[in-house]
Amino acid sequence: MLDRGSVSASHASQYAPLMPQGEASAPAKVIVQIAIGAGSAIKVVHRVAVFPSQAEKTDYMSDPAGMANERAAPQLFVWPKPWLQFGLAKLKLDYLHELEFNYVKLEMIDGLKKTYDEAMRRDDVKAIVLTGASGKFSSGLDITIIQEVQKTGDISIAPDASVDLVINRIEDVKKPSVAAIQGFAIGGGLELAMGCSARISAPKAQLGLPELKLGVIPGCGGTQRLARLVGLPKAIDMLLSSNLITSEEGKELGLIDSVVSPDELLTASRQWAIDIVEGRRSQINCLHKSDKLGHILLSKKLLETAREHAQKNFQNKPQYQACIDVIEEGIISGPSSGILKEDRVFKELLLSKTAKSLVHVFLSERAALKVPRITDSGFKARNIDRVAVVGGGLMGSGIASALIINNIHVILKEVNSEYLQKGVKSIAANLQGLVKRAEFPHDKLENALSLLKGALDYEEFKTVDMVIEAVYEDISLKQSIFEEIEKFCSPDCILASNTSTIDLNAIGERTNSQDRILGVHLFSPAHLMPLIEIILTERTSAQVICDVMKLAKIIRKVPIVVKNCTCFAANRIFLPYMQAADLLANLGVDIFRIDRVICEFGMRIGPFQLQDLSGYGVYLAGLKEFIAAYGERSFQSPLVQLMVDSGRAGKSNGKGYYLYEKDSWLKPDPSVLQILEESRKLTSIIPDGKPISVTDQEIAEMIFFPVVNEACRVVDEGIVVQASDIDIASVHGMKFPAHYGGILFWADSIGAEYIYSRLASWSEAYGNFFKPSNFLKDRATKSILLGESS
Ligand SMILES: C[C@H](O)CC(=O)SCCNC(=O)CCNC(=O)[C@H](O)C(C)(C)COP(=O)(O)OP(=O)(O)OC[C@H]1O[C@@H](n2cnc3c(N)ncnc32)[C@H](O)[C@@H]1OP(=O)(O)O
Repeated sequence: MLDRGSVSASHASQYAPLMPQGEASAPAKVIVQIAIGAGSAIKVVHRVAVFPSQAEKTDYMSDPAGMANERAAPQLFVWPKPWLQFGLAKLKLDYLHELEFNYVKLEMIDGLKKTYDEAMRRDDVKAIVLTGASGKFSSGLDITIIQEVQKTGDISIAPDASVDLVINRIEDVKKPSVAAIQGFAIGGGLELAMGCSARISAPKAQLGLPELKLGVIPGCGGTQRLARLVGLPKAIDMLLSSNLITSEEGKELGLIDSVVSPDELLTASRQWAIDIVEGRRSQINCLHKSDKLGHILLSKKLLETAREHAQKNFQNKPQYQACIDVIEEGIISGPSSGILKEDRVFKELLLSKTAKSLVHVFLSERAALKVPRITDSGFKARNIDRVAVVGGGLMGSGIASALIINNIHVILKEVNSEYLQKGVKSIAANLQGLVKRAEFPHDKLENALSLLKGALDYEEFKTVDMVIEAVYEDISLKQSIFEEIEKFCSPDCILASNTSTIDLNAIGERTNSQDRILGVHLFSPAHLMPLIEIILTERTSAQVICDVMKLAKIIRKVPIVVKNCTCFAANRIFLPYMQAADLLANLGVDIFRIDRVICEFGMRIGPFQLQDLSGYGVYLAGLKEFIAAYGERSFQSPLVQLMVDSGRAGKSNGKGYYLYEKDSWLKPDPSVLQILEESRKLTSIIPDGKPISVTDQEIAEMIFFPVVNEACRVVDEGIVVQASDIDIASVHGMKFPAHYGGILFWADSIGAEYIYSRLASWSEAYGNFFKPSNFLKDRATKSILLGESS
């Protein structure tokens, strides 16, 4: 039922005045719960309450005690008369109060539909206020429902809310709804709110439609309504970036009608609803608005530009072009057409490979936060407000930057004032870079830098909650630093190393602080890369792990908890990736072709360009540790060392595999071919002296299947808590394309049997580097997914 008759102020005048003037006392609050099921299986879908009077100010959204009482209230399908005399119903988006983020479960959609039907039937309800619970409006459709659709392939599980609920029950009816927003209105949550006649919000609520990040598009009218409220350019920006905005920005843009204090939220929303009913304000049907859309030719131009941008920046992500097409449909053929197309495309995309992968990444990131016997053991994470960073080089300055932009005080320790100044300069440059890219507000720059303090000794370490050592990978240097800081720091100060490869037991060997020593492995550049590996030894205390997980959240990083071993999880899979590229180069494959194939696969840059950017020293240091621990399955290439010996350092000295000329495109350096030939001579692995002949697909497989193989070993050895953690490590640590869902998720889409058979045949031809692990063999033989828990 898409036909609608818009309800305007003229309709509203037919309602009788709702608010008795000078009401003496408010009747007691009565909550009505709508439930499904029977007996102990009853699930509260949501509760409905009506308001006693305009003067009643209790906001039980932010009143947990009130909520506790509500839960004890009898479940009655009664709409109490004394309240209804004011003609308002309040519908609460609260599916089981325990769910903090009020994501929308299927039962809740059904419950909302039924309650709306009842509200429409009742003469004593004239308007509805839609609220969230416990300070949150809604973070959209429950993403596990999307996963369920993807696992079963049963699209009928997907909710039918766009027309059935938002249009037919909320927007296109005579009784207006007003959304009272607090905390979040994201995805389907914001779409529900946009179906309402008005949106009143508490300050600093976060609003947005990040569905594209999940591989789908908004499915409840978001592609149509957002542009009609905020204008097309901003809507395109919000949708394609998936960025959230605040309610204050929303007010500026026209998405939010009023921002009021949390205390006033319900009263103001209720008053807004009454004003509509009594004709003092218009009932707005957002789908009918076109004043913000501008001329159709301009819209077409904007959409064309967006299309070009998407083509360039979001390859292999069909949701971006699809979203632009759906917006365009609404603008050219009208919103009803747009809504129908959106519904169709949303459901098609739900089953796409990209959506399956991105949903897997979202849920895996959350799963990684749950560590058995640590996060569930009742420890209350302590605050980490002051951190000392030892070493102001590339890693140390990146880590310090990540901390100060998130309001954490940092003491940066260096060995002399020259190095210290260099470190401070790098930090300032990091922050300037963030400001330039609009990733950090300019007006907060000064404050962030004021949180940084330099030091040349350990004197001030006694005031810090945590130390992060970030010096170069030299075990005896690290051991002496830990020995030293133990003397200065308070006994409960956390002592962390940012080592990327070295055994943590060895680092802490000369201390008596093993229970508070752990690894905090960030990736370069640390203020930009999202992954943190939190590495525990057998003796690291659960309390310390909980504290650092809390810190990770505060500095907006994605943590995975891993067990101590050489190279941990992320570098265990990264180094075979680099070695595989070296191996192919030594087998005669053109290195620039390898880089091109890997970029076409979806990596941002190829392995040789990456070596140039990160510097050969970092790669060589990691390789040394890896080879020492896992030599039997390593490939030792002389190529990088030969590059160093020839005076090359990569981008930093302008001499690498590529030429780094000012104002010029990146060009391969032909003189590298000589060095390559020398390397090939030294390794002498080219069969019959003839470079191997491989297709592009084989190049990608020969580089990524060894990564899968090592990921299998990491899972098998219990280094990660669950297999999906290695997917997160690959996506956020080595930038494996998120649209493949991570290395093991991708491997499962290809099949363990195939990967095993390819590795087995390459290992016969080219040696142990490709030898399939027992875990891979076992899973391939038994046809068990690599990502499945054992
Ligand atoms: C039809 C529609 O167009 C389709 C949709 O609505 S698709 C959904 C669109 N919504 C989203 O993408 C929002 C997803 N959620 C988020 O981005 C973030 O959770 C948030 C910004 C709301 C809060 O972030 P943060 O404070 O860091 O908390 P975070 O750890 O992420 O989430 C807390 C819990 O809520 C869960 N959660 C939040 N939103 C969820 C959702 N929409 N579905 C399922 N779970 C959700 C998280 O999985 C996590 O669960 P856990 O504690 O069991 O691990």
